[in-house]
Amino acid sequence: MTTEEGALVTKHFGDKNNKSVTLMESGVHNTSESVERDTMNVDDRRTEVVFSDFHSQESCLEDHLQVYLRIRPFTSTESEHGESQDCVSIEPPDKVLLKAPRTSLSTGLGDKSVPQTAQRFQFSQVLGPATSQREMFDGTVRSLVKDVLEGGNSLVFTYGVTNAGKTFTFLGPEANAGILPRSLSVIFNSIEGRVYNQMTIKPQRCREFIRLTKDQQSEEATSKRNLFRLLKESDNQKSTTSQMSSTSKTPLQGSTLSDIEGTVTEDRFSLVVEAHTKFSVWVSFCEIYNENIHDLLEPVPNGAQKSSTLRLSQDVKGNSFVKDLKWVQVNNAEEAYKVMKLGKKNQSFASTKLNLLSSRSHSIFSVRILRIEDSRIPRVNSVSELSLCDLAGSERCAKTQNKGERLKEAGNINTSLMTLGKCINALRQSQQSKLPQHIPFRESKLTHYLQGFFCGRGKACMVVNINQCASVYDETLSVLKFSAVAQKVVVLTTKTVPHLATKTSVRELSMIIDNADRKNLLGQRRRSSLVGWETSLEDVQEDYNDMEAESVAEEETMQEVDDDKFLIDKDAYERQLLQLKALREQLQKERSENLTLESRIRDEVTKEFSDLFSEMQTDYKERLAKEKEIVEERAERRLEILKNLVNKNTSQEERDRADDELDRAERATKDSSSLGGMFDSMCSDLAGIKMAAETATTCLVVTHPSSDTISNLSEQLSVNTNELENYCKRAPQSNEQLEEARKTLESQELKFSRLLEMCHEKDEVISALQNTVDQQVKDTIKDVSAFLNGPGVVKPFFWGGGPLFCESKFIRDHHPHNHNKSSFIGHMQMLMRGVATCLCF
Ligand SMILES: Nc1ncnc2c1ncn2[C@@H]1O[C@H](COP(=O)(O)OP(=O)(O)OP(=O)(O)O)[C@@H](O)[C@H]1O
Repeated sequence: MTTEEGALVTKHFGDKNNKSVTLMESGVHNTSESVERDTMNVDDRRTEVVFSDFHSQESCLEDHLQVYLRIRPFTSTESEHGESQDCVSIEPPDKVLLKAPRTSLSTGLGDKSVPQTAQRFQFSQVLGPATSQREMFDGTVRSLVKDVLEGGNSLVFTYGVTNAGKTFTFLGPEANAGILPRSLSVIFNSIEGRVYNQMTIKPQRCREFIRLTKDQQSEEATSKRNLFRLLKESDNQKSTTSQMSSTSKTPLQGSTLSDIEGTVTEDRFSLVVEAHTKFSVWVSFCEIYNENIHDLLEPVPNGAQKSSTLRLSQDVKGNSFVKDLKWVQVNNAEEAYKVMKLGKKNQSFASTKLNLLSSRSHSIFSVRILRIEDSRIPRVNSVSELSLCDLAGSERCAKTQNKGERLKEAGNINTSLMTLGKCINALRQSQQSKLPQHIPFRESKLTHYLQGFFCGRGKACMVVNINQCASVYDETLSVLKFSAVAQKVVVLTTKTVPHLATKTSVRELSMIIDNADRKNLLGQRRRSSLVGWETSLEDVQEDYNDMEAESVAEEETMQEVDDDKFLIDKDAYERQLLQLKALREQLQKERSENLTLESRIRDEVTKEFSDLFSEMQTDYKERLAKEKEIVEERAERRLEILKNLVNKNTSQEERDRADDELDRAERATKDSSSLGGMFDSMCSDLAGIKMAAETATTCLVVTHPSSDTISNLSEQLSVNTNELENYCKRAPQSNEQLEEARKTLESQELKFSRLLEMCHEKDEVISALQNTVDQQVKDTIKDVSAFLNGPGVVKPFFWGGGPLFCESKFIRDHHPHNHNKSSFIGHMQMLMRGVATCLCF
């Protein structure tokens, strides 16, 4: 143990057995915990902490996502433009009241009489505009850094609209460092003198590591040198081109970590470590720009704007990591800071209407700490990670008035932040409901990357930044609403719990390791209940074999140490019992979750099968329809054949009948809609046809006369012959009668001819009389005409069959046909003809 370690102050957290769990700390910053100062025996400490943090004491804890609110002060320009309208009021220590601005359209412009609407939000802690960077760090991230140094994993990410102060909080300007440089500073201060500066072991994937060969080590060293050379060159270039424009100047330009206020060497954690424990620190820096991941530590190829795109991958435990990301081993805070600066140079910043130096991408700076037992064969006790994400701010494009590339960037930023919101919401709902829900982590690179931290990889903390400007009230309101939801999200954390163990045997250790593995497995299962729906897509499932082999080797080494002792004291036994109980509970919980999951899967399978069955049904229907067509076709052909056969064997009449039958059969066949009906109809029709054919055959047979018919006809013939003979016998009598009749006929003919002659004579007389009468009629007509045309002459005149004398005027007036002259004449003519006829007879 070094003198420095001996000088450290110890802090005791009493447990129920009054055996203290010991942590060592500088005691400078932690005010909340009661600190009992004491010194401690070096040997005791050594035995206590041998395997305390990596294998044995991991426990799954559930904790709410820590959400801190930071409100930035107004800039002078904002104050001048009347942005200050008391929109934000802090209610210490953890509440904030957001009031709608009076000048907002909704509340009426400048109307002081209208009361302001206000909403209250609660956070883990609210940090006002006067909060210094140091206070910010101490109140939020510092404890997470400590967790990482103790073997845990932690995520810190900033969230807020553009120009809200995220980058200020994250990185900070010169002389006022943000959380990232402060974290680096605290880490290296805390592990001072214990930095493992060889490059023999390198972190890999998420929680794994690899041992580097000599060649690989020299490659690493070269790569690191090149990186620092690049930074030096670019710094030199900048100093020669002297003053840069303010828009292109990144934060912390040109400073060194030691220049920065607050990163004082006193700011450190006192870690309880074994004498040979060392820390190997590796850092990486990447950005998610337009939904592509770029390594900010990779030199950008000539002519290109960005380094090549990297992919997100997943290890077998479901933790996401960036594949092929460059990890640089750093030996002190200055080196880490240089790496950070180089990455910042490559990050996408641009000037927008709302922020002169706006981050156009989400940047992720990661620190991995390998706790190494630096013995003959160095052994890794833990791999922990601190991930610091500075998210780009959401933007209202109408306000930023972005165009082209800026607009595209803004679109991608907003989309990924929206997905983050969706995930947080889904996580919250999933945790409230009994059924596990789909969390859309894969919808954006950012959420995919953060997935592990939300599902049990470590602690997570969100720093929400807002500005108090009235013009961004709406945006601020939605950020605060999102934060309120995020606060309720429970994060499953694998926490290292230090414990007392006077003597820990290998057997106990192996049991503890087994327990830890089981817990990991359970934690993993729990995680998979959240993310199980997502293991697909483009991601690479990493080969885990090599890591497993390494673990086995580690275990074997341990067993070599001490295999014959088997000591379990009472405390350890009780602890084991407690662990067992906890595990049982966990198991039951998992079982019930599994049951729910199973029922859900069953439902899904049922649905899938019913879909499949309905598909099969449709398929069979189609096939049946086709079969029906084929059968119909065949039936038609058979009918045709039958028809031809019948035609050949029947008379015309029978053919017609058969035709009719066939027609009917055809019609019936066509009309039958179902297959069964068609068959029935065909059978009955065939029976009909058969009958018709039989009838036709019968008829054909009947057309040939049978012996009965012939005998009938003979009888008929004999009857007729008898009748004929009788007629012959009566023939002479008939002849005589005929002779008499002929004579009578001749006399009659004679009489007739004489009568005929008389008739001729009479005809001649009649025609002579006729002529005379006609003449007389003509004359009379003439007279009558003359009379009618003459005035008041009285002439003898025939009226009603007797001679009458009357005045022509009277006749004209009273005769029924006197209405016109022609009808009167016609009437007279008729009378004359009647007279003539009478004369004839
Ligand atoms: N706490 C603070 N004290 C003083 N000035 C601050 C503070 N926070 C932010 N600022 C100033 O406000 C401006 C915007 O801050 P910053 O660039 O950090 O915003 P942002 O949220 O990162 O924006 P974007 O999302 O566009 O990158 C900067 O000029 C910064 O110096």
